[in-house]
Amino acid sequence: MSETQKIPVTVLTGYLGAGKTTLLNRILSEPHGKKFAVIVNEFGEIGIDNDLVVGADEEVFEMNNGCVCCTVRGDLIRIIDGLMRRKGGFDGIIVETTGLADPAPVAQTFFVDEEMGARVKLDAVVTVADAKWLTDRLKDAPEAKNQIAFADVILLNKTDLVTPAELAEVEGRIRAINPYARLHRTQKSAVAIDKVLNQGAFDLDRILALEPAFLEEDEHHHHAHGPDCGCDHDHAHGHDHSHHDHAQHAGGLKHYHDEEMQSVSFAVEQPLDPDKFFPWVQELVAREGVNILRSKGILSFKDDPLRFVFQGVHMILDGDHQRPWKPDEERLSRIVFIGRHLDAPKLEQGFLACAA
Ligand SMILES: Nc1nc2c(ncn2[C@@H]2O[C@H](COP(=O)(O)OP(=O)(O)OP(=O)(O)O)[C@@H](O)[C@H]2O)c(=O)[nH]1
Repeated sequence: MSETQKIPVTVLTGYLGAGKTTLLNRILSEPHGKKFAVIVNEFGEIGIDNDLVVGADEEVFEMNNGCVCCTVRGDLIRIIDGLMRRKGGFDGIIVETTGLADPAPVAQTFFVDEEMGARVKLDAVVTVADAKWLTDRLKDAPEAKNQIAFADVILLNKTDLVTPAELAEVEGRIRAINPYARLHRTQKSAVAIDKVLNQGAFDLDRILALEPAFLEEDEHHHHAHGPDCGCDHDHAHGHDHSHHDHAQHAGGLKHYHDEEMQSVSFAVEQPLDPDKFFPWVQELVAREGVNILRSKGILSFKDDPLRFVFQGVHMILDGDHQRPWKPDEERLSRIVFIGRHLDAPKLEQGFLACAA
């Protein structure tokens, strides 16, 4: 297959809450007449991200949580393999990685795996950066730095939350790590789609300068595994990924470099009382927002026919009605917190107490 016939893959990365899903939704809702397959990689046990993507009923595939080099790469290869067998085809594939992922192993998949490389090509690594929080994350999260370093395109997002001086400062930090990427300042990830897709931008030479062993199997294992990765490394080789059932790494939080980072999630069947939920969650993030990096929920409120989607990044909360609950849909309220030093029982208790 010639290079031009290969299907372009866009890897969408960016730290927790930076605006990846916002960008994805923009891409999917624009009238471009193209057909994309979307692959999302969840962090947290309860599937929420999937539900936040518009058109989630159609072509969204979920990769599981876990060690990137084994589970995720296996999932990715399996999903793309499945996509290729379908009739109709796709104009492009968009892979949204979790905010905690190091993008290198995902990008490597398209070079290291021969079968993949024959049918798809990595078009660009697009990184969404949070203008408000990136500077802090560059200090404490190595993944955040790698996401910037590997980017071909960077959206410096949430410019509304910082002063012009802060914006210049964070842009300077980004440029110090990656002077090459095309950078766009954005609010709500608003950018012309042609600045993000079909960039033909993934620059292998530059990446090899950054990480000389990028194409070597041994190195990528070394690179992708955390020191305590419990994966059976042999499973990552070859194409027999049948062992990679989803249960294997369910909640595989120990695979992330930051041992303290955890995710807790709860679900409740009873409808919630908004007059209990909002004061609770607002007080919670005001108090614990430093430790709670990310919160997300899909909520069913009493006497409310619409699903309510709620999100937070540290102490900044945001929420809106999304769409009517479908008749056959279980009206389950789900919430996820990602962060450090989370008091799971207390969070659960607080959430359950919001029932109407
Ligand atoms: N103020 C402000 N908020 C934004 C902007 N862009 C996105 N947000 C909000 O930031 C929150 C996180 O956005 P998402 O698009 O879900 O972020 P994400 O990167 O997909 O998050 P994860 O999947 O958890 O890693 C949401 O509440 C958005 O509405 C922006 O430019 N300004």
